Amino acid sequence: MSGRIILQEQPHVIGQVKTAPLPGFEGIEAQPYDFFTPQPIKGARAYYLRNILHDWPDHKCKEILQNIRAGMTDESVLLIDEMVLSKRDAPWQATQLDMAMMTCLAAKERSEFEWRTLLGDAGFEVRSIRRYTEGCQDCVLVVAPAPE
Ligand SMILES: C[S@@+](CC[C@H](N)C(=O)[O-])C[C@H]1O[C@@H](n2cnc3c(N)ncnc32)[C@H](O)[C@@H]1O
Repeated sequence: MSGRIILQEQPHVIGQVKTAPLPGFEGIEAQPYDFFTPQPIKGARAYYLRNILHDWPDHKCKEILQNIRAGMTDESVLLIDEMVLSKRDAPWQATQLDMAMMTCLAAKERSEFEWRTLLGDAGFEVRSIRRYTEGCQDCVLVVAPAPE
């Protein structure tokens, strides 16, 4: 791929990466970043979050999402790689993770309705939802800033 790929993590986590480039991931830059602060990378083609938002309640997710949104341009997309829970008969692996998120972090796994509500409240529109496993309901939500 052309362009830059930047891995952002909390300073004390990314600080454990002692070598550059990242071993096994040549070409990926490591950058300390707290996602509750403004996103320093402006106008990226894609921002990617995997299993980040399920650790947080809606009001904290909104802060994270709005910090990313402020850095996006019309060309940018946000890819959210998380579970999208079925309305009925979700697999036990998914529902037990939902319970764990609730009891440990006051957070949750989200249904399509809950994702659309959260993302709408944070100023995004959902362009597509691509499911890539059945068992654990893993999906990539492709989202973009909603028109003002
Ligand atoms: C559930 S893990 C997901 C890690 C990885 N994306 C994955 O899919 O395996 C959540 C990650 O969020 C990071 N994190 C927590 N708070 C953060 C913050 N305020 N800013 C940046 N990263 C944070 C944690 O260090 C942790 O690596």
